[in-house]
Amino acid sequence: MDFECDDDDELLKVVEQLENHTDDLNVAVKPEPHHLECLQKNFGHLEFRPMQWKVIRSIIEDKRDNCCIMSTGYGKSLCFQFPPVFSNGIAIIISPLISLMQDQVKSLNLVNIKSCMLGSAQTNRSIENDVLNGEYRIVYASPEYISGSGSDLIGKLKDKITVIAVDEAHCISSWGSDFRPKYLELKNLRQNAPDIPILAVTATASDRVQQDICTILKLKNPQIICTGFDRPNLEILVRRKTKDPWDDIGLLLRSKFLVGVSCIVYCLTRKATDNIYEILNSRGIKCGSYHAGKTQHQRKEIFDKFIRDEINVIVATVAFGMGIDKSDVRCVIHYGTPADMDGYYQEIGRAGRDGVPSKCILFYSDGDFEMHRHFRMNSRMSNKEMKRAEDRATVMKDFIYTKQCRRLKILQYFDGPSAQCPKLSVCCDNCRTASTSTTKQNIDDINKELDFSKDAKTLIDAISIFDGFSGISKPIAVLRGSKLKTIERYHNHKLMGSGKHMPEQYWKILADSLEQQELLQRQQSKADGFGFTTIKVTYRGKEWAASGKPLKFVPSEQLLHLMSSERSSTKAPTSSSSIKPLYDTSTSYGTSPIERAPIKGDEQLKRDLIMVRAMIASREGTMPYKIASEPAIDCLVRTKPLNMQELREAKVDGFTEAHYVFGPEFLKCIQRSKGFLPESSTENVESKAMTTAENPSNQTSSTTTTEASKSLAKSDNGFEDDDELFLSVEIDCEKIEKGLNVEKSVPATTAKKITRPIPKRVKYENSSSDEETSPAKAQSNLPVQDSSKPVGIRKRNIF
Ligand SMILES: Nc1ncnc2c1ncn2[C@@H]1O[C@H](COP(=O)(O)OP(=O)(O)OP(=O)(O)O)[C@@H](O)[C@H]1O
Repeated sequence: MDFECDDDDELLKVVEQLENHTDDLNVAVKPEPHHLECLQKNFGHLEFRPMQWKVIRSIIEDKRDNCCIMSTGYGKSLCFQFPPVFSNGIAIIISPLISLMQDQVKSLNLVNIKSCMLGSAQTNRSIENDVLNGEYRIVYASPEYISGSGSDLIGKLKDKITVIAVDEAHCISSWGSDFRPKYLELKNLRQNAPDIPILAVTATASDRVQQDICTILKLKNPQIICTGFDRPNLEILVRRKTKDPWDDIGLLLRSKFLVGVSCIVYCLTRKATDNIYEILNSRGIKCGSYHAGKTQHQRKEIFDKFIRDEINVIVATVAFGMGIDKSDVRCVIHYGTPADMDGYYQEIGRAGRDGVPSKCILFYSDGDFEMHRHFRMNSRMSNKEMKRAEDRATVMKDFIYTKQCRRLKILQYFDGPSAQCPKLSVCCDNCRTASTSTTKQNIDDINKELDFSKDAKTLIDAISIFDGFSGISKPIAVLRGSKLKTIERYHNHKLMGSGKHMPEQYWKILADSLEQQELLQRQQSKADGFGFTTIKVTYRGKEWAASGKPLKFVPSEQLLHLMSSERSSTKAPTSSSSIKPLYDTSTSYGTSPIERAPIKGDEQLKRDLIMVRAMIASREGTMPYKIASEPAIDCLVRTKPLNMQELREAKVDGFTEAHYVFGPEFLKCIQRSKGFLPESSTENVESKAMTTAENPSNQTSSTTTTEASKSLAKSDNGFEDDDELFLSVEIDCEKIEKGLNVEKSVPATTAKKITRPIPKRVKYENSSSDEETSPAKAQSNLPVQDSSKPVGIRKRNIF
């Protein structure tokens, strides 16, 4: 094709057209059967997600660079794991987190994709030699290794490498929230690999970060992919805290949605984390507490218990962050408002990564914003950074107090004002309320200018009394007519009690708005070594107050919220207010997962399969959802395969060739539920015993965990300690934290053992199951193995 161009603009247009043309081709060209066969055999998926295929095709066919922003849980890993498996090549994957790399390597080896990890403290040269000899399909490496002792690896392997992937690529940009200086050294990657496709992947990157990624990694004509930021399976709910955390979180965790499933509770500080942990634990909710104040060993232990489903709830600060590779977290609770939307989005992103509907519930109080403000004021931010942090806090405030769709707010934050609400049937608390309710008035108020002249003048006059020598509390105390001793001398002032009609919080937020309009100004001062904030009326403020001009502006959503609550003379919503409860406590199964009554039919089968999964996972030293995800378990419950052929026909999502080795154990459980095998309450103990006998290093699950924790704690793979990765961003503001109510001495509930009747003989007809099985089918579906032999006795070699 020939193109003639008069000028640069023309040329750019042509290039753009060509690129679009290539992009269209990528979408239009569907995967061929041999691609899908490889996908199913090695990764257990029936099809590619659209953007996955677009990226994969451009790597394996066009050898093109890619910069991908894929929302959490979209399936980034497949984009860099599929190409080397399909092409019989090697992928080098650079990742910032050792624990995450360890998990990935373990899971890949489990499905017979040979993988390893290389770090800067690598002492074992034999792994490097094996890599050079092409023994590994996927090689994970730390940025330190790739830019240091391993910098010649890529050059030596050159022809064999299918793709170099930079995971969590946003860490390369100082504009990102997780900047890692070591990532900057990846700027030399291109030089060592001029012709190998580079794939940069991340879940969050603003335009600026995206630009940094492409520039620093020197990507050549990269295909930019963005899947959008929406997570349609997440329901977003916001609630005001009550006085008692148990009423908020405890009851929620005992609701029917959340009993027995994985939940993360995020708190703002370490002290709050420990308090909430105490409250939940003392009332029988098995949980762990995780924050940067714990030793690395303690953190690893809790982390392992959580990912192995030995505890369902983890109470944590933001230190429990990047690299949580657990796809079946069903609920993320925030007990306190996060500092900004980026953090909030990342944290809720840990829910429902397997696509199953999950909940994100944020409990806030007005004090949260004060706490963040105090933290900012006492930090060492430059003026520019401070302004940015304040802007981010305003976004978060608006998100909390909005009456609009919360999903839309999140999308607008990331995608800009033109973002559209996807109008999902399950969306957020505001959409729930709007579909039934009475808040139309408030929604109509949004974006309307309101007249604040009177209240603004009153507030400015009250602040003027103190002449810049006090914070905001004293002027507000005057307006509210407080009898505080500290304002005793103003008790007879004409302004005393003149602002009684509005709550304290209203005046504070009004002060924020006036500050934004530069009518007021806050300043940081220090006396006797203590920092404090004072507020004064600016020159502009004085001018306006003297002018008698009106002051109209569009109120922030928080201000609007306070005004409308006052207008309707109702309190701000609490969980005991007229708003429908978030969860149905009446149908809770009791006080803890183990106290639940046995459930008949499918739900019982699901529970049994989950138990089998846990045993296999413990034996294999991996996470239960890597053996079978929740959708996979649901598929088994739905299809109830009775033999290997039916199991294959069920096309269970995520079941690779290697997973079928576990098939008999799942089949046996299904056969038993249908009455083809006797039920045995002792099977768990037996199979655990067998597992231990088979492999003495696999003790009980808790021992396995402890061993795993120990080995991780001493960085057994020769890696540097990854402590700083966990410690980086936690807010340490215990001093300013208000104490939480800790309930003490509540007896822990005792576990009740669930027993089920044990039939005497194997039964092939008249199944007690609710699903009918014809005698013919029963004959053809004889048990796959001798039921007298305990599960787990076979010798297997999956590697
Ligand atoms: N093509 C597919 N079909 C079905 N499931 C898929 C497909 N690709 C990936 N998945 C599943 O989606 C889930 C998330 O995948 P993955 O861990 O790669 O996501 P991610 O984008 O890396 O998420 P995060 O940002 O949290 O790391 C996994 O359970 C994975 O098995």
